[in-house]
Amino acid sequence: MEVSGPEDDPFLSQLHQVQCPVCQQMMPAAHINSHLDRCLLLNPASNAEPAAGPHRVSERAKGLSPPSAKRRRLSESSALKQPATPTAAESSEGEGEEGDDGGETESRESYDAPPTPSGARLIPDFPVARSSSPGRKGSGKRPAAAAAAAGSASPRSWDEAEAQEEEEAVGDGDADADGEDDPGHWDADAVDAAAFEASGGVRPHARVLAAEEIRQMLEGKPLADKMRPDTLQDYIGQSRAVGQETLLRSLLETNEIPSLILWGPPGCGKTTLAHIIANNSKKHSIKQAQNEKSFFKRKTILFIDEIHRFNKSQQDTFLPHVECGTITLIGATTENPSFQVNAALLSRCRVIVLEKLPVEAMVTILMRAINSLGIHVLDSSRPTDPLSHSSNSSSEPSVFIEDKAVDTLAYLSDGDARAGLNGLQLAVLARLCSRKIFCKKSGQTYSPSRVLISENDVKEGLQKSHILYDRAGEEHYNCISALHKSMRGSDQSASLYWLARMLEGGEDPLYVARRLVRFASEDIGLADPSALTQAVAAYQGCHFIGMPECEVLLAQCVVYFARAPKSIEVYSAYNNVKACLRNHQGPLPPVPLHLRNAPTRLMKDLGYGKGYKYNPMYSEPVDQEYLPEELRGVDFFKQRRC
Ligand SMILES: Nc1ncnc2c1ncn2[C@@H]1O[C@H](COP(=O)(O)OP(=O)(O)OP(=O)(O)O)[C@@H](O)[C@H]1O
Repeated sequence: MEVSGPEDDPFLSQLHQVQCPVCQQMMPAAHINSHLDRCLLLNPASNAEPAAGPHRVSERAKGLSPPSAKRRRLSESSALKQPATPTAAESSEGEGEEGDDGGETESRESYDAPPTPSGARLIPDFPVARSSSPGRKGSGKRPAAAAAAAGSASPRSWDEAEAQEEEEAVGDGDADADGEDDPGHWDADAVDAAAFEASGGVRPHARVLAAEEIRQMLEGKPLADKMRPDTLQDYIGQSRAVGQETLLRSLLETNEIPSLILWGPPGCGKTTLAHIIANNSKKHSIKQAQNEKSFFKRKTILFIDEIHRFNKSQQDTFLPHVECGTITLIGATTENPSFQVNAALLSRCRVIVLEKLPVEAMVTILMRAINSLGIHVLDSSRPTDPLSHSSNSSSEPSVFIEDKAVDTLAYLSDGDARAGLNGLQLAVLARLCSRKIFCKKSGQTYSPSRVLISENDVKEGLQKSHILYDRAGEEHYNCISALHKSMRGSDQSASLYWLARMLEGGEDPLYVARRLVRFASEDIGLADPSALTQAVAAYQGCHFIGMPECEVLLAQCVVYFARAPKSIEVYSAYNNVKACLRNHQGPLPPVPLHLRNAPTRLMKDLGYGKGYKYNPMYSEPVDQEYLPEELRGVDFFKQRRC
């Protein structure tokens, strides 16, 4: 965490003279960073090597706390991207102006990002769309429509259409009867360019990119990382947390960033928001943070992703530094912070709840990526041949994606932008890598002149189980709770839904079965005592046969329970007894002597078992006390007595 070197000591820094690598001027070490910022602004041509001296940012950053893998990823992506704002561009250079208002943004420094030339295009191979409205334009279909259509047969793939065209070209000559009805088929000659433009068959794109270019862009880093926005303008959705009228937004605008815990499901943008905050703040490991604070009046933002993975004593180490304001902590977690974050730390942080991204936001995020990649979106309601209007002059094929594939991706991603973008990346890459077509008639393989990403491709690109259900996280508890409550409410459809959602998401069937055993006594109880037998049988059945066969056993039991009469009589009475015991003051009352067993003579002599009335010996009900003296007359089934 600590950084050693003359710059840590202000007196040594004053004595220690260094030379500016840009203008060669000598100066005290303490002034070099702020000098560099000014100097670099005045000498942009020299920007390429601003940090060659002993005080380069990356060297200083070596002393910082080791960034997690995610933090490294974050820095890499930010380093790759074009600076979104002048601030970001300036901050990539060095320490910035002296005082509060200037300076290296913390993200650049603590994420160990390599210095980049101001104004340089930082993603030469990845044209990120910077439009303020990256959403899909001109789409005639809402995602709901696409979802409804999701089950419908997808149009014949372009590859098939092309294979057929090829077959026709090799001499068959028969007209393709299917071609007229098949939305996947285009006859290039039959389409007039102007009519096509008007029809909007293919949504316009600034630059048509060829398959090979797109494939190269998609290789390497995950698409989600490449697409991570740098500014709040590009941060889609989450208006409740960071919308115009929110407190957090005002604090961010006034650069008053409190310590934060960002809580939300995977892929909803926690890391991204932290990255944007760090990027846009004028804030700058603990010793270094103290120096920054005392000498330069700059604060340090410490971003801890997955803060719930730190144990309580590890979290404790942040406390004093957050307390005295040396660091502004931003923690991100998918788990409920009330359980996973140290109470003391939590009380010093503001909790920001981020939500699953809605489908519309997902579509916008996906479209931003699709536009950046230069992929055309194909309006499936207008089956015209986009190829004839493509401005792609390369010999490589153009790449298209069905609009309903985008909608489906947005739906199935279940609010997780990372899953959506990675699904898109996989689908495109898989299609591009298998784009050679075999022509049955000619017996040859050839490359098609267009590649279409279909709805089926994106479905394959998604790993459904991961998306629908997070077995290890809070979703696990949320879903079992929803199942329990649906059965209690006798809603058999809802009960089945929650059961299926868990099982399809990969939940352990025995976990569900154990809950059913509990439900049988807790909620049905003596209203239908055979419920317990059913539950235990379902548990054993699951144990014997496992998934997927055991799902129907659980379904049967769940429906039985939803329909069964309910009684919490025993459950409540037992709770009353427990409360009585817990609330009892002083020593517990002794077991009445007449109820005690007397296996020895001594015990008999002491009065054990004396006066006990053995019930089978009586034909009438026996008048006998079974509770301790002081609880005489208590009915735990009627009310809690203690
Ligand atoms: N609100 C958003 N606007 C635009 N892009 C987003 C948004 N949220 C997420 N993304 C995209 O999804 C990717 C993953 O998001 P991020 O890493 O911020 O998720 P997270 O909530 O931190 O997830 P996890 O809990 O799994 O770490 C980002 O790189 C970005 O491309």
